[in-house]
Amino acid sequence: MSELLEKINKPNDIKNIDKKDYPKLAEEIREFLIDSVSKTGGHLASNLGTVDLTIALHAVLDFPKDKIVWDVGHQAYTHKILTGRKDEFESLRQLNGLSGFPKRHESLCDSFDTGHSSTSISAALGMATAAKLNETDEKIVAVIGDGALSGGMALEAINNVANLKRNMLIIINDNKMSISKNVGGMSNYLNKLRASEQYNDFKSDVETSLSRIPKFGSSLVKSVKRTKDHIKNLFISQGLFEDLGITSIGPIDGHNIPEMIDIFKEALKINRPIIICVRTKKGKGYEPAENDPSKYHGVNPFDISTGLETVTNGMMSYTDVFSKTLVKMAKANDRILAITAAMPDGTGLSRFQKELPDRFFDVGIAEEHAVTFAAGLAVSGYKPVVSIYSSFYQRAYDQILHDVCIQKLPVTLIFDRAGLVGSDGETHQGIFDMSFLSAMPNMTIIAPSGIKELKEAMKFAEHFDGPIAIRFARGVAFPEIKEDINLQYGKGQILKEGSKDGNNAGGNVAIIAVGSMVEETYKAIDMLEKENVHPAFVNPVFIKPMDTELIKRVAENHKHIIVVEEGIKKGGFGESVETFILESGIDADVQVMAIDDRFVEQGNVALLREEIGISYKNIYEKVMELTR
Ligand SMILES: Cc1ncc(C[n+]2csc(CCOP(=O)(O)OP(=O)(O)O)c2C)c(N)n1
Ligand SMILES: CC(=O)[C@@H](O)[C@H](O)COP(=O)(O)O
Ligand SMILES: [Mg+2]
Repeated sequence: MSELLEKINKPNDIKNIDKKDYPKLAEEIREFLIDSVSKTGGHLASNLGTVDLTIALHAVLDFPKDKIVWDVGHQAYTHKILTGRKDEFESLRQLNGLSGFPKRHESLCDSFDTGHSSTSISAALGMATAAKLNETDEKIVAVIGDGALSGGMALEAINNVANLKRNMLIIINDNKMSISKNVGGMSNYLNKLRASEQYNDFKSDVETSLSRIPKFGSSLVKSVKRTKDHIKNLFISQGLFEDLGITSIGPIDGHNIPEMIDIFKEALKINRPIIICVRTKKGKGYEPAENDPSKYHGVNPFDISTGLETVTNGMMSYTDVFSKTLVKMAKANDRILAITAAMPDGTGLSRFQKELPDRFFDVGIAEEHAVTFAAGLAVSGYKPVVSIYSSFYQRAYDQILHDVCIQKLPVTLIFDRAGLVGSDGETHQGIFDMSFLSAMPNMTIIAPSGIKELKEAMKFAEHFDGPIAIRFARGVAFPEIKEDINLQYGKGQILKEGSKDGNNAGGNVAIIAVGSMVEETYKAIDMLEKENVHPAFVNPVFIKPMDTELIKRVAENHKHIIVVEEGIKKGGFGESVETFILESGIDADVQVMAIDDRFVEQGNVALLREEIGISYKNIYEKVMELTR
């Protein structure tokens, strides 16, 4: 069945396959991807869309000498297959398994690690500039999607790339989709490029403009003519890219392998950067994904025949709680606006978009802009709520600090996917937010530990006159065990009392657990109570300001304070508690269970917690150790 794919076991093996068989190879790869991702989960639709493009690139490049920088990197599965990694797909996105993104440590053929959007042109330009300085001749290609092109960094790089006096290909993979439908002016511009009626207007310009390119321009014209009978779908845009000084070609058919090979070969000979716009269909080759590419952008394991996910828990996620609560609040308060950076589904804001479309804003993959846009709305009397994944907010550090915090603006920042996210790995773990936000004056941070607390936190934020961040985890929301939630500014709560007298085993220990770690700690406490060990248990609720009164009282009454947080230790809540207790001269020792100075790899969250040392079992063991 997969006779051609069997011949691909190491980089460049594709060159041993007859070019006329490439479409058949593409079919086999699609079949492999559908089968494999249906078992492991992964980014299916983007990968199905780029199979032909990747084959064409591998046909003209030599690995590992030549370099492709895959933007976001969620579409690089075919590249992995063609560089000898197909047998590792069983472990895709699992602990110690094949990464879902390019990783330099995984293969010499992965030239640059990606995961966050819009970095490819900058990185490729760096490589091309180095090659120019080194006088080496490796070929350098950036592949960037139309969604990723909405990111500011990509536009900054395009502004800079015209200075390059060397070849570099920038392939824009235009499938009209980000995760959801692509939005914005750049997307409209690409749509304009698609419009075939422009061809006639530009046909003569194409030839003139290509011919002007020294040495190779005329052969590019010939090649294009040869491969396409006529020049129908090809033109040099007289618009943005050309005006910025970059030769651009397209759109060409991103599923026509021979045509792409011919055009890439010629384009690689040109002594300057060149943009090639390639049209593809997201989800190509699997009907459910073609019909609903957003649903199959990132999927859990699914049944191939029905397209339905094989494991569903049907439980409410924190994201659901947030999105439902926000819609309810916004219906009663017309000052509330919702902002997403290209993640209406992931952040749950598609519900808001549906119900209150005029007050919903998808700004594209533009986290920096999203925050300052919200700041502008806030100075104008609105109550903007920006929801972005924790790791993507890293992009907007200075916008939060410079545009929101200094002016004390009432912007609500929702940090979705805070903590470990699992299979996306290092680039996506939301483990830095507490550290970087805590360092910002005027910032308030709430880490709700369950459903009601999240709702309360949102109501609190609605009437709070300053910057406020609410962080919650990916996945199922915890229905709190303690009923009486009365959220007050800067106040935490005692979930279980302990005692210092030692009559009660474990009474010399207090656990302070942050956000999602409250649920984890309850599991540890269940185990401890079975052994008649009863530590005190505190939920700080507010990361900033810290409830110093509560922490002082707890520290004065317990010899050992354990702080558990699913975040980086440096600059985290535990360190703040430690410093406060030390500076207060209280005689209690503080042990912080958090993430050491490292990045956290991909894997199942429960396994990762255990590996890091913040699982319920680790908490149980720590208390037992201190109780003995
Ligand atoms: C900074 C950042 N923000 C958001 C995301 C989430 N994200 C991953 S892929 C994607 C859409 C990318 O669209 P496009 O580049 O067109 O690629 P396609 O999925 O269409 O192949 C988004 C928003 C991200 N990875 N990085
Ligand atoms: C590639 C990327 O950045 C997104 O597709 C991300 O994987 C989405 O993560 P969630 O599954 O948590 O929405
Ligand atoms: Mg796209």
